[in-house]
Amino acid sequence: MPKISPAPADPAAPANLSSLRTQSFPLKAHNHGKAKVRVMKVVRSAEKHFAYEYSVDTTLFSPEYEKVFTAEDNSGLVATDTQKNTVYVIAKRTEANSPEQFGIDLCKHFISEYPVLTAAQAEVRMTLWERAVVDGEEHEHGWIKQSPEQAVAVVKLVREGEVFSVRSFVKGMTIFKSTQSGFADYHMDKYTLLPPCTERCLSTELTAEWGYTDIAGVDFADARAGVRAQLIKGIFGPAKGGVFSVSLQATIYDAGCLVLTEVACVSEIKIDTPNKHYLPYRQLEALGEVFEDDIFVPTDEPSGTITCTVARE
Ligand SMILES: O=c1[nH]c(=O)c2[nH]c(=O)[nH]c2[nH]1
Repeated sequence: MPKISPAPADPAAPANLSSLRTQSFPLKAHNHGKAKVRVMKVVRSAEKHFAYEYSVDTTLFSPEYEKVFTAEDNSGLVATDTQKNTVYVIAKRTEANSPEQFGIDLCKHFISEYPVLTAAQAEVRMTLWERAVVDGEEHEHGWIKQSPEQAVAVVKLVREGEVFSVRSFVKGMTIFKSTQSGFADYHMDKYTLLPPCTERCLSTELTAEWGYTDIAGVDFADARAGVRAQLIKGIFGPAKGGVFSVSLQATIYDAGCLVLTEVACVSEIKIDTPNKHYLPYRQLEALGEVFEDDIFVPTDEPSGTITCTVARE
């Protein structure tokens, strides 16, 4: 058996480490944080309650923390458990009534509390609880989950220059349109099987991501409500009659333009709509029934991937 001799120890490595490595390489990137910190905040006002539920990922950045990875030195490290506790404390101390504002307040806290940090990030995902309606009246403390849609914000605060970045998201908005959609005039060749149609169902699980021209003075909940309303209008059209979609592409571009027209603080919006096909169940005919654009097979996979970004400039 040939004898394998160990590689020589790295002369630059600090002494007395318990590490197994015999050679050190550059640490190119690092950060640490806590994922999926779940918190529910209930605001009990005299007439009615408000419920805000979040799942939060925190991430802290500091070049000084290189030593934690490379030199087994934990001094000055803000533990991820501390970050978790902070989520609850900031939920208690602030209004936390939108994912954006909660994220901003969390990042501000981390940066002002810990001079060692160069930047802090919070991804805040809000569960949408809808106030229950009983006998036509909004309930004061009863809620129903609008699953699976979430309101999401990713906020980053960089200490140098106090630069904030706020990105807002709608995730999992699940949409179904039972008419006013078709798809025709596309390229046909020997690989094409899809028949053109002027009547089909349109369905998607929409993700939208947008930024702001300037976050100063923005009411984030208000802006989100505006974006959501315009997306819904762009896709469905007026309640009576709707609007015809010649493709998901044309429809989401339209919706993006409506958002930029109606919500002044939004700088640009990316809309991502996997096309979830509802396939006409034509085998009905073989079973002695008539297909009248009424019986479909819902499918998730494969889905079309239709995405666009619309910006002011
Ligand atoms: O709205 C659509 N856009 C497409 O690009 C496409 N491709 C496809 O097969 N069906 C559809 N529908």
